[in-house]
Amino acid sequence: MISVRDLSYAFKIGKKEKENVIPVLHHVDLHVAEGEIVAIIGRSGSGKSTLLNLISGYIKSQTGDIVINGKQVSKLSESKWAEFRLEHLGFIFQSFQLIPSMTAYENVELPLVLKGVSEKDRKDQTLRMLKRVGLDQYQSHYPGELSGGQQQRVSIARALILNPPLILADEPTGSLDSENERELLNFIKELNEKDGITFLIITHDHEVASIAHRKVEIRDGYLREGSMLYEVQR
Ligand SMILES: Nc1ncnc2c1ncn2[C@@H]1O[C@H](COP(=O)(O)OP(=O)(O)OP(=O)(O)O)[C@@H](O)[C@H]1O
Repeated sequence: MISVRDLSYAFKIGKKEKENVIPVLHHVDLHVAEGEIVAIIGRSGSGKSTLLNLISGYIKSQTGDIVINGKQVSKLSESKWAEFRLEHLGFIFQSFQLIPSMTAYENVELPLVLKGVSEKDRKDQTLRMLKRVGLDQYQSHYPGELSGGQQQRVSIARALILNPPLILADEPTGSLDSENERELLNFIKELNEKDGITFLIITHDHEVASIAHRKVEIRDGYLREGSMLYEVQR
């Protein structure tokens, strides 16, 4: 499902002549099989979000390969990446990333609009999805009129609306209380077990990591799984 090979990344900051290079990831290899839930753990600043941003194409590395669903994505242009994301990836963020000026309905409908789905089909699918996440009564509410748990459910509905086989989540329970967290984790497990959706989840939280089939840790820019260090000796 995801195959990352020999991926390194460094941020460059400052002006060209005085450029500072901050190495963040070193020769990362990560393989996520279809149907897995994999948690990425690691201290603050260890490079977890950077890895997810590379896998989602929001930042690009000059080195290494990323293959998702059999497609070599590392060298895609911006517009091809946008198409690829729409088709293959769903995203869930700690801060929900909903559009505040759009209702719950419009937020969930948006990917269908971007994909050019007809209005009638959009309506059927959006209402079905809002029902699935238990928010059919709240379709006209704006994000600011919903609780954190409800906002996260809208964002999940939006992530699921195009049936992506893979969901990337960055601290998905970070803004939720323990009851909403439990609910979300049960939903993730259900989506994984019943619908076969693969999840790659960044987390600090033991509860979240506990639903993962596998945990990988980023430490000092290297990816470790269990006690094994994936650093290639060069
Ligand atoms: N746009 C940027 N420009 C320069 N340096 C950056 C940038 N984004 C992140 N970094 C640096 O890269 C390193 C890794 O950051 P990253 O956000 O990937 O860590 P993280 O493990 O996700 O942290 P957290 O758990 O706190 O979210 C940090 O040292 C950070 O300061």
